[in-house]
Amino acid sequence: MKPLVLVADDDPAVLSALRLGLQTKGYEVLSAADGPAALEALDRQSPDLAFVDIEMPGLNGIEVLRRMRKDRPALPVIIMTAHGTVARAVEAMKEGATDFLTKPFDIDQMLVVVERALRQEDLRREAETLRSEVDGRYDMAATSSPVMQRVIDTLKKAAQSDATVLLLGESGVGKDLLARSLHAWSPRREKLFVPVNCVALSEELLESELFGHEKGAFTGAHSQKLGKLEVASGGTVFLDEIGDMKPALQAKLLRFLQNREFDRVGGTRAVKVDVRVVAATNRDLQQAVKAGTFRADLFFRLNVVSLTVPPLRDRLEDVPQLAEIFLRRCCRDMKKPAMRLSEAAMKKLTGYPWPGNVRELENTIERAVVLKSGSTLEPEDVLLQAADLVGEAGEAGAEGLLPYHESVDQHRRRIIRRALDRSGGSRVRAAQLLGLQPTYLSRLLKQLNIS
Ligand SMILES: Nc1ncnc2c1ncn2[C@@H]1O[C@H](COP(=O)(O)OP(=O)(O)OP(=O)(O)O)[C@@H](O)[C@H]1O
Repeated sequence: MKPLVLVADDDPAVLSALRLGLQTKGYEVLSAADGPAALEALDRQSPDLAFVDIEMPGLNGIEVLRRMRKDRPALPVIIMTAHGTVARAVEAMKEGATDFLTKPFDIDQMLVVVERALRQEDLRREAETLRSEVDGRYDMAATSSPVMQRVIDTLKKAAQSDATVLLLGESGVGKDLLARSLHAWSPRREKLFVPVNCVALSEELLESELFGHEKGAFTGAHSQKLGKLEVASGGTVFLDEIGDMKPALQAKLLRFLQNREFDRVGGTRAVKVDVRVVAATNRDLQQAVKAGTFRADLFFRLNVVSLTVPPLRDRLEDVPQLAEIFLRRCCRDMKKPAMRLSEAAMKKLTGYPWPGNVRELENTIERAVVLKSGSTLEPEDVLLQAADLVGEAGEAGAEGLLPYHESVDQHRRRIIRRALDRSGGSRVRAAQLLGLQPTYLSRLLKQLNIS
């Protein structure tokens, strides 16, 4: 659609010159011979940009600008001023004009100003959309499950203190999202939330990622680098997959939790920071303590407020609203018209045990939306891994054949599981065996619902 430009000037010659110039560039033009007519046109036609002369009888340009700002705060308004009236132009800018143009101006100059103002407005809108999308992405869905509600209520209370929080639960239940929500509910919300994945990096890299390093601390440390704990100062640091942290780092983290201070790698001076710690794991930490792979003293430090997030199979009543949220989000992200789930499809979703939890539900909906061209998702559109596909054997039903992408995913799962078995469960070693970056392997594990 062509942008609609409103031009308001009591000089008919200026009006017609502007109209002509704008029309040659494909803009639609709306003219007004004075201030009241401009405001009326604003109400009636909703233009994308306004050009307003500062000197008009009746209602002057500044007054028109003020009203436009009040009624349509996002409308770009360009003020036209007479030569030698800089003070008035400044006044207009103070009142919120997007730009000004001094008469006489040539048409090319005018078009540059128009294009710049419209581009600015596009960028502003884009930023706003992105912000609302990002905000929405980290919104917790309301829950219908009393157990989950108790987790949320406790977390909201804990958010008001600085207590360390430990989130336990299977992969994909929403621990990351709960940690972000905790930060958003806390008085630290204006400061940063900084996630650190304790399994994605090698031990050395994780140490410098968390605690930072001094220049020259190791080969390649060309300059000082602040660790995530310092970056998060005043805010919250989220230690995801803490159960996989190696013993030497566990000791360093314990010292931090006890004294709120640490040394950067290669540093000689203790750094003190005020940071709230939230940690999460899908491992059984008590078991890990017994097995000697996780320090008991660290476990007790982390375990101040510990919450177990229930798996989705224990709160199937949450499936409908989560499915609806993911469906809306996926259609929007993929720029597809809105879709709905048929009653039978919803029944299929609520009757499935969701071994991969909320993440699996999200992936299932996403896959269905990608493949669907109609507007209603039916049971056959929602493929459930454990129900529709036969797991490890890689065979499906009577035909013995899986859809192509499912088949590939099955193979990827099998290869990764084999590497994990061979490396005794160490993801870093498994990544080495497979010739993958550990971060990429972590991503694959999530994507393929391997826990
Ligand atoms: N209550 C919820 N409302 C909306 N989205 C949710 C909810 N719970 C989980 N999700 C979504 O499900 C996906 C998985 O959640 P999340 O990453 O928080 O799980 P996790 O427990 O941290 O998993 P992992 O242990 O594998 O890191 C995310 O995309 C998250 O946004």
